[in-house]
Amino acid sequence: MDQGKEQGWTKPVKTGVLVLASGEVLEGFGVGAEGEAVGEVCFNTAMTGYQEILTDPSYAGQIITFTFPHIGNVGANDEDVETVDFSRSAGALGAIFGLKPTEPSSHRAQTPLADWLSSRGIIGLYGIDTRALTAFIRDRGMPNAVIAHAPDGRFDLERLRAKAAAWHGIDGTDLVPSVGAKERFDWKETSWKLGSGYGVRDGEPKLRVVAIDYGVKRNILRLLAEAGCEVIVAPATAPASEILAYHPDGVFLSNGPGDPAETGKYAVPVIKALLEKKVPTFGICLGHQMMALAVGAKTRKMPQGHHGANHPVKDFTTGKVEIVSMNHGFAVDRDTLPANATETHRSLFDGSNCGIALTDRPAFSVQHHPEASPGPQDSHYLFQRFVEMMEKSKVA
Ligand SMILES: NC(=O)CC[C@H](N)C(=O)O
Repeated sequence: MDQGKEQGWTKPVKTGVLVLASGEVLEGFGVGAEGEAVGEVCFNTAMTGYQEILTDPSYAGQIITFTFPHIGNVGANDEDVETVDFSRSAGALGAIFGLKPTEPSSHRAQTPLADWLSSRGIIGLYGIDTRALTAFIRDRGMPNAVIAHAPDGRFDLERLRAKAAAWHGIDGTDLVPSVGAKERFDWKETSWKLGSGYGVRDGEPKLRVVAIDYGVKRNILRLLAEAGCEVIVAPATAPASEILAYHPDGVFLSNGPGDPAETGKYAVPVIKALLEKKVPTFGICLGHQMMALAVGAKTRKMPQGHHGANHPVKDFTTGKVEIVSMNHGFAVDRDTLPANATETHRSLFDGSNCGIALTDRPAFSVQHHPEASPGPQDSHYLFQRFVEMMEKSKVA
């Protein structure tokens, strides 16, 4: 007997599900785009900046569960997007929330989160016990799963489970071609200021940087422009000869999605050639992993990864601890670093490697996200460190 019917009310239709490859089904309510998507589920501990998180191209192939329960409070706007090409849907495939996203309350809001999710093709799910899901990921690692949203609440759970189980996964997959630039372009936008919004770099640039785009976030390019650099963005497949033909004062290796070892198959020869020429080089996240692979170190998949805006990292060069933004599921294996690479940064959460510098080349890289967006700005100094390195090499 349906108790609800007896008492004159009907149970709400569960319009969304997360079906794990191992068979567990989490039922909730769909929000945003309808349909289904298969990906890897990770958790993010940031309390703010959900729009920047969901549009970070490094999240391609992933479904994000937010540990913070109130997501959606500030709505969505056209500015807080990290994907370079607004028309590209690159970023997370799905989003999982504890509570139903509320109506927006912010002077910057242009649209409710639900509508924005639909416009980006992101499938949302709320009414999920995100604490339990996070504990599951903590204990068992990031699972492959299908997230599905259907207004009639009809799901073929067996088919969805089989789809999740058949998915190849992120380990062993190069996802850069799905998000990186196809052609070279120039970047001039600078940081956001209250009242005037984003600026534009003007005047004569001090230095020329070629940014290799594995799925770059806008705020990285903005901070390079803000530091007075002319920024040329090159596709991940651009040969070293093309990059050198721009006569860069420095090369930047961007963040990006997928398994670094796979991207490294074509990125490493290019980076090796640039390092050979002693071009000052700075890498962030996937760019850090590329730098490490280029000097002969190895990367490995992490069980739960680091995703959040509240991670403590120590900079050994200054002895200072910085609170940083993180988003990675692979890490550089410190034990495989060659003699000419020193560890400069380390995670104080789990002791994993967070940065290296080469002793015989002007090159360094970090695993975390100094550009923040979202997150604290403690690590902005790294952009200055890159500028100083380029200036020093220019004079030498
Ligand atoms: N944000 C990034 O660049 C992520 C790098 C890589 N895809 C990882 O998950 O470790």
